[in-house]
Amino acid sequence: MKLENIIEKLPKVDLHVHLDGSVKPETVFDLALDQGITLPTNNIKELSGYLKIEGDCDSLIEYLQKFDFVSQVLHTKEALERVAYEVVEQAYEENCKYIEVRFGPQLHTNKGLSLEEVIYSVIKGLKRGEKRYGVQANVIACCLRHHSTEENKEVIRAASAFHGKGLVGVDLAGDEATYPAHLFREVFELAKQKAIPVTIHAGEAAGPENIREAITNLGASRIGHGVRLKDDPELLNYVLENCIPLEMCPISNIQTKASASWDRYPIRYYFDRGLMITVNTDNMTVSNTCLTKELLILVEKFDFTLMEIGQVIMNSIDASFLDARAKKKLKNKFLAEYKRLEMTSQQVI
Ligand SMILES: O=c1[nH]cnc2c1ncn2[C@@H]1O[C@H](CO)[C@@H](O)[C@H]1O
Ligand SMILES: [Zn+2]
Repeated sequence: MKLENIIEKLPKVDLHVHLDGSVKPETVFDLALDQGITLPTNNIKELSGYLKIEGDCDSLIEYLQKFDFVSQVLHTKEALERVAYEVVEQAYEENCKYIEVRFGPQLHTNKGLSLEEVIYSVIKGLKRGEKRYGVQANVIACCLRHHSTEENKEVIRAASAFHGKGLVGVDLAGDEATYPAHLFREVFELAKQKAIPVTIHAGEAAGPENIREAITNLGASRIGHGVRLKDDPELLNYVLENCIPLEMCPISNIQTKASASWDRYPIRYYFDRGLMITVNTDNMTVSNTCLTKELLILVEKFDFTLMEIGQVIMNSIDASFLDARAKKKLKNKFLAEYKRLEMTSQQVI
C-alpha cells in the first residue's frame, strides 16, 4: 500500500482546525447564492484564489487577510451550522476520529446573531456531523488579538455557558506580532475563574516570550504552534518537564513564515527531545491541506517512521480537552483499528 494511503487509513485527531479557514469553496458559492451576496467570480478555480494561499505569503498578517473574504457568508445560523457539519464530513473523509474546531464568535455577528446563537449553531452542526459520521467534534472559542478586552471577555462568558455542552476550551488567535500575549491577562483571568481550559496561539509570529506569558500568566495548558520555543532552551525544558502539548501545523507554519524553511522547522528536534508535539491542519482551505498531507510531510521531510507517526497521534489524544474516560475510550478504539490495519500495538506506540 502507498504510504499516503496508509496514513489516510490511520485513525487520526485534529486539535487545531479553524472553522472559517476550512470552508469548502463550493459551499461559499452556495451560501452566497442563498444569501443574495454577489461574488466577484462564478468560476470555482478563481474563487479558490480568494480563499487559499497560492504561491508566496510574506507573514501571518498576510495569511490572515484570507479570512476576510469567507467571513461575508458566515453571519447566519444556517451557514454556521452547515460549515461546521462539513468540517466533520471532511474529517471523516480522511478517517479523522476526533476534532476540536475553533472559531471567533465575535466574527460572526454582523447580521445580529448573539454570541450564544453563533456558538450554538456551530455546536449544532458539529453534533449533526458527529451523529452522521461517527467523528467526535467539540468547539474551542477564540478571542481575537485585535478585539477589545470587553469583546474578548464577552466571548469567555458566552463560552462558559456551553462548557461541557460541546465546548471544551478557549483560545487567543490573530496578529501575534502586533498584540503580545501580556495584553490579555484580564481576559484569561476570567477564563480561569470560569475554569475553562485554555490554549493560546504563541511563538508563531513572535518570540518565545509569548509562550512563557501564555503558560505562566494566561493559564494555557496547550500552545498553538510554538515554533519559536526552540529560541529559549530554558523554557523548552520547562515545557518538556511539564508535558505541555504543542499544536503544530506544518504547512501553515511554512506559509506564515513562522519557520523560514523546512530545514529550519523544529518538529524533528522537538520530537527527539521528547516534547509532546501534535500535528494539525490549522486551516484546511486557506492552507490547502488535510491531516494526511501534514503527517506525510513528517515522513517525507523529517524521516518519521510509522511508529513515530502513531506516537504523534497518541499524543493528540492525550493533549485533547476530552476527559480521562473519553481519552481512554478513543485510545482503545485507535489501537483496535491499528491492529485491524495489521500493525501490532508495539509497532504503533
Ligand atoms: O495560524 C493562525 N494564527 C493566528 N490566528 C489565526 C490563524 N489561523 C486563523 N487565525 C485567526 O483565527 C480566526 C478565528 O478562526 C480567523 O478568522 C483568523 O483570523
Ligand atoms: Zn490557528
